[in-house]
Amino acid sequence: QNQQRTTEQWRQLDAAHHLHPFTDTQSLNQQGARVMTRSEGIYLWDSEGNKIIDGMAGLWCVNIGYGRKELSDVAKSQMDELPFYNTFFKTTHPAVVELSHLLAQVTPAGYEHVFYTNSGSEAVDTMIRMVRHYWDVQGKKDKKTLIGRWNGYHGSTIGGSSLGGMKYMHEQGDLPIPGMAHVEQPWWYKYGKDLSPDEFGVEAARWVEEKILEIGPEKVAAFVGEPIQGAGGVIIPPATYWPEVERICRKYDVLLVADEVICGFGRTGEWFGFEHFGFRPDIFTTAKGLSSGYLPIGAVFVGERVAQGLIAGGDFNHGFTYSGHPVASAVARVNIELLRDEGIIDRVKNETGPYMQKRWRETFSQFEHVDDVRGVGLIQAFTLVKDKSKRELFPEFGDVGLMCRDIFFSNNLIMRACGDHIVSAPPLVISKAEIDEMLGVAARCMETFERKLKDSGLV
Ligand SMILES: Cc1ncc(COP(=O)(O)O)c(CNc2cccc(C(=O)O)c2)c1O
Repeated sequence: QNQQRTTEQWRQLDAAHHLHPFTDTQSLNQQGARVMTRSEGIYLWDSEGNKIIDGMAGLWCVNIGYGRKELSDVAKSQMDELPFYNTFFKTTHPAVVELSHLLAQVTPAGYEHVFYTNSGSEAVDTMIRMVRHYWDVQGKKDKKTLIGRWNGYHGSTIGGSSLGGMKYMHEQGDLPIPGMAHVEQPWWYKYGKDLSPDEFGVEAARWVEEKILEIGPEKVAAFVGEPIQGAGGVIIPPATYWPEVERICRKYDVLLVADEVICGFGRTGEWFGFEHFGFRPDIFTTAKGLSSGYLPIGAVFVGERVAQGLIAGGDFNHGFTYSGHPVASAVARVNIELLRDEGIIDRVKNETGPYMQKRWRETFSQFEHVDDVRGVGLIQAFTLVKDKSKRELFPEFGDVGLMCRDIFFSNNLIMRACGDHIVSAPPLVISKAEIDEMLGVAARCMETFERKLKDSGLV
C-alpha cells in the first residue's frame, strides 16, 4: 500500500520532511535512516532486504511479536463499525467497555478502575494530575510534591520529563516544573560500595525516607518508580528495595506509584513488575505491551483508595479526545486475550525467561570488559566496564555503549545502549531456538567489540 521507492528515495524524503524523536537531525541526515519495511515474529526486514533480529521488541513494546493478524483483523472490523467516538459527556462504546472489563480480570484484585490515554507519557501526566487532585479532595492541598529517581524515565511530556530524572531532558526547556524531587537510583554496581546488594537495597530505599523528611511528609504526594528502570539502563533493584520503599510510603502516608510502561504485561514473567517485586502500588501506569505497540494506547490503573477518592471528588477535569479510542481499545483487548490464552506470560516465567537469563549470563560474563550481567524474565542487560576487578566504569559514560550498539546493528541485531549499559527486551514470544540465534550473533559481535576497544586505546 505504500508507494515502492528505493532506499535512497525514502531517505531523501525522510530527511526533507521528518523530524525524528530524540535525534540529532543533522547527523541522522548525513548517514540516512534505516528504512524498516516489514516484520514477522521477532524479525524485521529493512528496505535493503536485511533480516534483523529485534532484540528490543521495537521500543520495549511488541510483547506479542510482529505479524499477529488477529490484531489487524479486529482493527479493521472495529474501524468499519465505529472508527471513533469519544468517552466524554456521558457516552461510552462496547470496545472500551470490553477492554476495561478484561483488564480488571488480568490485574490483581483491587485495581478495578482504569483511565485511558494515547501514550505512556500521557499516562504519567494523568497520574500526576490524579494524585494532586486526590490530595486536594482529601483537604490536604499542600501534599503536591512527587518524588522520582535520577535516571528514571517517565516520558517526554512536561510532567513526565520533570518527574523523570534524565538531567539532559531537564536542561532542555527549563525543567523540572515545581513540585518534583528526585533520589538516587538503586544501582548497586555504582553506589553499593562494600554493601551487599540486600544491604544496599534497604539503604537506597532509606534515601526515599530522607527525601520525604527533607521536604516534609505533609507536602509529599507520591513516590513514583519503575519496578526495573528501563531507559535508565535496566537497573534491577535488590529484592529488599521495593518492600522497604512500600513500608516507608505507608509510614508517611505517601502514595506509591509504579510506572509499568515497560515492566507491564509480562516483561518480568509476571503480568506486572510490582507482582515480581512483591509490593502493591496505589496507582500504576501502563502503555507499550498493552497493545504490543500495534496502536498507541496507555492506561492508568487506580487502586481502591484513590479510585474512591476520585469518584467522590466531583469532576476530574482531565482527558484526551482519543481516551478509550474504539480501535485502539479493540486491538488492546485482543492483544491481552492472546497473551492470556496462549499462556505467553507463564512461558516467560517458567521457560523462556529462565532460559534467556541462563544463556545471557553464559554468553556475556566471559568478556573482559563486561560486568553486572543481569536480567529478569525477558528484560536483561550488562554493563561495559573499564576494569571489572575494581568495578570501574569508563570515564565518558556512553561512548563505548554506542560503539557496541553500532556493531550489533550492523550485524542485523537490535539491542539498545543506555549509556554504557547494553540492554535487551525481545518480544515475549521469542523461542529458545531464537534466543540461541540472537545470542550467537551477539557473541560474535562482542569479540569484534573487544578487539575494537583494544585498538581504540580506551583500555
Ligand atoms: C517507564 C516509562 N514511562 C513512560 C514512558 C513514556 O511512554 P511514551 O513514549 O509512550 O510516551 C516510557 C517510554 N519509554 C521509552 C520510550 C521511547 C524510547 C525508549 C528507549 O529506551 O529508547 C524508552 C517508559 O519507559
